[in-house]
Amino acid sequence: MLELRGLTKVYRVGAFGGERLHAVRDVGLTVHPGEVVSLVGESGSGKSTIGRMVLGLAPPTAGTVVYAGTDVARLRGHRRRKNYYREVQGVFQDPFSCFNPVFTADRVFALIRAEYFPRATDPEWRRRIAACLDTVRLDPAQVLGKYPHQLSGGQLQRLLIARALLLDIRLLVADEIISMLDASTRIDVLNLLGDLKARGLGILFITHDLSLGTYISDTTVILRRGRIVESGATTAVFDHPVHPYTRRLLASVPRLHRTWAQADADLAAAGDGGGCLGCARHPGGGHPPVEVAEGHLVGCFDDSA
Ligand SMILES: Nc1ncnc2c1ncn2[C@@H]1O[C@H](COP(=O)(O)OP(=O)(O)OP(=O)(O)O)[C@@H](O)[C@H]1O
Repeated sequence: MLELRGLTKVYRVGAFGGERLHAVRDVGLTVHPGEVVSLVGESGSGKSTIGRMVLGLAPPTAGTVVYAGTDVARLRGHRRRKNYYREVQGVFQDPFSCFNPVFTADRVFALIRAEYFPRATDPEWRRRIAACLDTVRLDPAQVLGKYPHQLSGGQLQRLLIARALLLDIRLLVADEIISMLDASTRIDVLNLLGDLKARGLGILFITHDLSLGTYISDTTVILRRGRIVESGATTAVFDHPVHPYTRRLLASVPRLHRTWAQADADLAAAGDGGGCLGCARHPGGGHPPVEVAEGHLVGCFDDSA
């Protein structure tokens, strides 16, 4: 359904844009219907830039975002882009910034109606909204007609997911959508994503939090400095991490009943897991990712460039 091929983004930064920042380098991945792919990496690793390229909000410097066989960068004209957004939507980290405090929060629904369903009758539209609110487990009486400041972050985030669902989307880009929510609300929203996946939605789940990735995803892609260092089935990546960066990330996840001193020891013990398999096979460096088990790919250990 979604395929990223050699996706690369270079930003011009510095005085007069004279410097180049390689935010994303040669990223390839796929998201199938009913699949959750976690894109995991530390701050600045390029996750949101990938999400923005998928949503057509930033043009790739090189490579392609292919959705249902079409290169998204070539979607010219209002109608073709509108059709794309009918099927592909994004929900972002900070729900508060997505609402205009001057209007009631459900205005986000009215905007969708004006753009996509101008001929819907009022009763039809109310039924549609009620169905979407039901899916995200919101009570219409508690959220409709309320201003953003009268709703919690979790309620606002669900309203945004409900807005996306009004469109019968097939792919959701969820960019850190639960990092601003408290622990119990997080689980609710994660479980909601699980329900959507069961209905056949593909989800690109962007997070810096490995534990959230494990909870929900089928496939995990670990990103470092814009490059994929390891990818594969989530169980394979978490149970048998190979790249030293993945091993360190896993060792640094805070766990109940483990103090920072123990975490420090685990970090030291994580080590580098032996030498780089790819360099052993292709001396001279610059090798492509190596398949260490079926579908489990590991990049070069020397990803410092
Ligand atoms: N519009 C932009 N212009 C210039 N540089 C940018 C722009 N957007 C992002 N960057 C830079 O690109 C790199 C990747 O940023 P990006 O936001 O994609 O990372 P991220 O992994 O999503 O980080 P975070 O988890 O903190 O949101 C960073 O170094 C960032 O400063």
